[in-house]
Amino acid sequence: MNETAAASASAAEDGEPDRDATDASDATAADSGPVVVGEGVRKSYGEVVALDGVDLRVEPGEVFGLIGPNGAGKTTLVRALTGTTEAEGDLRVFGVPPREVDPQRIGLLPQSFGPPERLTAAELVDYYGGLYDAARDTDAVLRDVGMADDADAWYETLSGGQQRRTCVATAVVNDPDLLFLDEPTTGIDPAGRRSIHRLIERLADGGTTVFLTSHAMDEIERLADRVALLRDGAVVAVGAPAELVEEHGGEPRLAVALDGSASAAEVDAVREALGEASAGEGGGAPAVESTRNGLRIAGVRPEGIGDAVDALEAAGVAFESLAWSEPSLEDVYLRLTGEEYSPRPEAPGEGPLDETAADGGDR
Ligand SMILES: Nc1ncnc2c1ncn2[C@@H]1O[C@H](COP(=O)(O)OP(=O)(O)OP(=O)(O)O)[C@@H](O)[C@H]1O
Repeated sequence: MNETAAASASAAEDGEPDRDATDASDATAADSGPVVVGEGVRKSYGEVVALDGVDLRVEPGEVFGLIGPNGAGKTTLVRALTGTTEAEGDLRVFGVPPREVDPQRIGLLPQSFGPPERLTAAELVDYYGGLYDAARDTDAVLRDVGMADDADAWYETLSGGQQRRTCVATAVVNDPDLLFLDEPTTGIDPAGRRSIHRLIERLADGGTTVFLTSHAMDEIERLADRVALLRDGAVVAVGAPAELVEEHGGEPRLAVALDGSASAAEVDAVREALGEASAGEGGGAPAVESTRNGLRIAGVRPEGIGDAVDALEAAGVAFESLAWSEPSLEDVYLRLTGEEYSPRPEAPGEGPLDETAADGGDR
């Protein structure tokens, strides 16, 4: 049995009464509080500590993003929250332990999914719909995920992205109040991703709470109301994407494309020129560091691009193009996971570009 069915079955095994998802009596007093609460959640697999005291809270109607490096514990947390694995600590979903939640209220797209037998996309959605007391119309669900044209194709003959979209359909067929999506768009092409994003937005607009894990920072930034960053089994930052970017994203930067990496002499010359320009204005010099394709000047605001260009010209650096960008959630992720962009080349045999770069290039 896969996890979607397991989530459904777990409550039934515990003797939970059947309830209709559309029944207004489902809206218990507990529903007025947070949908998900985790306090001190721990889980180990033998010696491996997957969750090391996770605290989190998801409010009704939120799209809550969970990000973190491979092995950080995201899938384990989703499994703990859906009752498909046991974990220590206090875990509540709709006010009760995960295994006591009415399965009708939960949708789960697990990270890995195997259909129970040889079925078409429509049959698969029908199959999962049949596990619930109330299910949405299969054709409508397949339309929602952009799979209407392939409804009668065997699941095994679909492309990886089409299979993933079909899996998303099985996770929403019961019209859940809380939907867990563990990397829903992995392997899906841009059009397919967009249809999944639109579906998530529509579900959220309709009041569904969505718990979304993804390695695609643009996806989380676009969809999530709040995001938690998990590292080594613990939440190290949580907040709205814009708040996290403001707090941890660093400064806007100007990428200067050259014919290869900037030399240490070029970096020094640009720093000097920028230092002279900013000294006149009483400000600190922006940080300059060499990159694989040229150099990067951090701390350049839009109104400072002209000064940066003047400094490049004064330093005799002939650039091919300039690209200015604001910090993003990806910068937050890279900083807080310790995987921040390194100006040192990673190709074997190449030496460091610049001794000052390791500390961010600041002087
Ligand atoms: N069934 C298991 N048995 C043993 N160790 C496990 C098991 N499941 C997960 N782990 C370990 O627990 C840790 C957390 O794994 P988990 O799959 O939750 O991480 P993740 O953040 O979802 O990673 P990814 O981004 O790669 O999917 C890892 O060290 C992993 O090897």
